[in-house]
Amino acid sequence: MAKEEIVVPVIDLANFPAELEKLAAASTEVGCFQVINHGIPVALLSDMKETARTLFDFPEEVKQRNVNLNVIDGRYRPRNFEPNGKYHESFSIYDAALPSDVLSFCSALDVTPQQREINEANSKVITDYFGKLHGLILEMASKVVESLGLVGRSFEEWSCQARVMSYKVTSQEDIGCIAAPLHTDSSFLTVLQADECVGGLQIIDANGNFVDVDPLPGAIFVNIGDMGKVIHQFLHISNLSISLNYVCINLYMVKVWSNGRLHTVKHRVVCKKVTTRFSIGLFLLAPRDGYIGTEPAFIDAEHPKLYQNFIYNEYRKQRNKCEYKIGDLALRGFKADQEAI
Ligand SMILES: O=C(O)CCC(=O)C(=O)O
Ligand SMILES: [Fe+2]
Repeated sequence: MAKEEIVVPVIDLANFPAELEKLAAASTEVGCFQVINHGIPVALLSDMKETARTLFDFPEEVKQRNVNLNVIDGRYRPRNFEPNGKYHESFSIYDAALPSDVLSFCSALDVTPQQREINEANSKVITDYFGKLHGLILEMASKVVESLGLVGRSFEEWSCQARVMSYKVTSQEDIGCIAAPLHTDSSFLTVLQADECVGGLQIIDANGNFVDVDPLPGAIFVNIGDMGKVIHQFLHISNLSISLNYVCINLYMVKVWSNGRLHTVKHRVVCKKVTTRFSIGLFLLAPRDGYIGTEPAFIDAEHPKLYQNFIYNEYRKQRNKCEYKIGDLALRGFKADQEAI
């Protein structure tokens, strides 16, 4: 397939280990893929989308009570929170891998008795949904790593951030405007229920062109973030089985182009329709102790360690100071050659 025709690969979770090779190619060349047969019931996906709608309809007073400037554990971000955030409003749960944190997010939204009934229904959906999404993100992270030759790696002890997002477009003049600027995710891996009715998510392909992600009904979008790059970057090619020849060739190319980097996809959201678009994401961030280090299996004489070990929250703080939330820029300050000797 010619590079211009590259679309977001589709990975069938019911077809493993046969899909491992395709998954490796998706993770190293494109940096994202859509997952089908992921086991999250279609009814739960649509209930969560409905729940998202009701969350954004909550009284302003409840939303304001949950604003917190901290980028990770702030529960609510109003529109215009960030310079390019005219359309964008979000709720966030940290640490969404912990059922207790999901419950405390739900109870923080509790208000009047009328609202309470809605909130009880919402709480059930949110708890079920993020419970299932967490299972999926753990499975996908292990499979991505396995597709690169490292078997049996668990991400159970890693923290996660959930984000429920709304992009409100009210005028025809806004069509084509940027709703979320170009960025990479700071996570290791992100799973996202994009809005299949509205569209608007775009990735940058290998040629630097924007490509629309057309979500398949019921599929979940997965993309590799900055932490994935740090950890996967030092892939030891000899760990790959012979059957991954195709991947080896492409990894070699990746190595030549970008000094060994695997692919962290740059993406953005554009306004496509005069309506409100909802998306729901879960971000697998870092081990709960916060330390990010290169996987020892991925370091050898030919692939020296390129980044320092660092604390994820420190990285996140530095990244937020950057004008553009792009890992290549933010990670510059964390190169191994700057490590104290
Ligand atoms: O809303 C979307 O489809 C994408 C959101 C996104 O890229 C993010 O939250 O990092
Ligand atoms: Fe993103």
